[in-house]
Amino acid sequence: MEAATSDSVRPSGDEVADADEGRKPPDQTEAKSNGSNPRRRRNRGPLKRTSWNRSLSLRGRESIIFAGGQYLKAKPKQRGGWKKLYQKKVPEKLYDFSKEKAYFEEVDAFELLEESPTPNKFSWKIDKDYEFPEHDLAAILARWRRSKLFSKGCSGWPLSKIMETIPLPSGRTTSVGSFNCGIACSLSQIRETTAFELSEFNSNGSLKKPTDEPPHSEVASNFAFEERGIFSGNVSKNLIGDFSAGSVLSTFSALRIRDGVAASDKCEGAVLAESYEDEVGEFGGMKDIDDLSPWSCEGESLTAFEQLLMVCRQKAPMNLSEIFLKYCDSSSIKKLGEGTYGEAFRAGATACKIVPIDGDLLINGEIQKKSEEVLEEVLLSLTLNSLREQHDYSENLNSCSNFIETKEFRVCQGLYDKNLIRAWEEWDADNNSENDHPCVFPEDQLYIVYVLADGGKDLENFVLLNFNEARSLLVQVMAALAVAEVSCEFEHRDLHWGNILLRRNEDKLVHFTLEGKRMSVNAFGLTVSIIDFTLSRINTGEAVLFLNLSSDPELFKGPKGNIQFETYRRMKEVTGECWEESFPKTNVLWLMYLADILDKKKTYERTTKDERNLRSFKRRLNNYESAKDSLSDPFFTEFLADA
Ligand SMILES: Nc1ncnc2c1ncn2[C@@H]1O[C@H](COP(=O)(O)OP(=O)(O)OP(=O)(O)O)[C@@H](O)[C@H]1O
Repeated sequence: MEAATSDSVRPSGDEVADADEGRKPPDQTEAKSNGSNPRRRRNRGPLKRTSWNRSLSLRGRESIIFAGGQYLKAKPKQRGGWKKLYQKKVPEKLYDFSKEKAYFEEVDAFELLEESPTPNKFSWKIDKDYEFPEHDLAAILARWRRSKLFSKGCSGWPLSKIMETIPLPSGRTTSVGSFNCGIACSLSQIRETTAFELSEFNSNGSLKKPTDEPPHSEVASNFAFEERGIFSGNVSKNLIGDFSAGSVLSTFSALRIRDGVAASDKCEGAVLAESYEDEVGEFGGMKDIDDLSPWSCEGESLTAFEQLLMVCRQKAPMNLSEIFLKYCDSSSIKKLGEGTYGEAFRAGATACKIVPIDGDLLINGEIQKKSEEVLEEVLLSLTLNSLREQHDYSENLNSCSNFIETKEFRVCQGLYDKNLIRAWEEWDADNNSENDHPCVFPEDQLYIVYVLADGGKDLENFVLLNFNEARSLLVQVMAALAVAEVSCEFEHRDLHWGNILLRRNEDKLVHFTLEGKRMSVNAFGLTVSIIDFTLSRINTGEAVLFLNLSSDPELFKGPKGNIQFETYRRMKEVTGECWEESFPKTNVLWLMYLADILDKKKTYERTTKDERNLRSFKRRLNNYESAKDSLSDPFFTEFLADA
């Protein structure tokens, strides 16, 4: 993805048919096409990308976290504000509690020997050949949400919102309060109503304005408050027992409490209060710290990187070669394709996309993604994964299998090994890579590796045989978008032909379930997989994840008549730049783009009547407000059936 400039992309043709040729920079007309996204080429240097200032980035990725069924929106970022944010060399870390951590890890390790399943709510499903982790999405989301509130703080939020109760699974309720220097919440309020009352503290930690319930202020004043709101102090069994213990403990959820002793942790900007109604009894007896995890100790006090490791079920990063060895013989690794961030390699039946993270070095001219951003993308992918058909259809009111399956995520560190470099160079020789040679990475480079199902070839490079295949492709994409739209307000927002993968198989039908209705699509032996959710918006149920596309004005300045850039501009009109809101119409815009591509850019066997039908379908699309609406179009009547 690159920033658009009129000189790197041919601007002249107003015709869609011309526009795509502009994707090749003028000095590379002889080079093979190696990618599919003109956004990637906008500011390219003459041969390879060197370092351009790409303003579109995940730096616009934001999230809105729910409270009481409403949005709690993070403070809107100022445009361009991310630049300042990312000038920091060292990623911001929370309080370094490595000593405490080492201690608890020792305990964890001991318990793991004896206990199974693990305490982190993950289970492992043994597939035929490999182990794939089955993630507990709700638990990860809850942990992520708390950590986000916790680390970012919520002092800018209105109190009315702060005091709302966020529903959590398994009978838990959570309230979020702001905790600034010298301000803390009244424990009585937490116990009684799971809401906050703010009380001021003197610099010595005593309450300025004691609450009317002495025991509670007594508890509060037993904590020494340091400047900037760092809790430290001891929690005795008695004090804990004196209160609705679950509330008290989790109010100070950053505290690591064991045998009645709390190690200090940093409560920056937010205090999280939780009431674990069904577990209160346990705390009266003050059991082990591990009884409290993962919700009170694991997650909210961890950095994004630590959480990422947790989601990947890793204690530390692994080597790149280790992950590849799990799936294939390393001599068989082949590079499949590349994006601005990712290098995708085939490893056995999987595609492993390697994305460098958290480093200071510009890669392919880009600022590397940060763990926090990757974590949100991981959440997005897991949410889409959860749409894949379950064995029991009745449990899944909305399901489809057209979003690429994410099999696992891994955090890796180190140099590319020789087989990966060989595969990279082979691909470069054939396709003239736009990316930096992987030897640029330093020895301590971190990566996230997405292990995905191999989706086949992208639409740009796939040869469609006939009109039936083209129609099947359209309806499969439309059905997938409809399902995700209904299920999680999903909008892809970047569904260009490089992000649609195709592969042939023997399947005659593809199934999906929309609002409980099971349906099938004529597949004509074609399986469609949608990839790359970088610009996507989703409502996970816990939060809305979206990218602020307006933080990249260049995205909307692409050449006139280029259908892809026209689509970004139309999205901007449709959304009115409220990127956090749900506008299913954006899915329709990408379906119009796709119909245009199939009409003007792809060649396959078709009659004049087919062409007429496709064009009138494209016109009718204009009248639909969502992918779900579009499914009712007569163009698909004979392709769709109840299953
Ligand atoms: N699951 C997959 N199966 C086969 N090929 C894949 C898969 N995922 C990615 N690829 C290949 O790798 C390329 C880059 O992947 P992708 O678009 O996800 O990377 P990216 O860095 O996120 O891209 P962008 O530049 O759009 O941000 C794709 O165009 C495709 O050729």
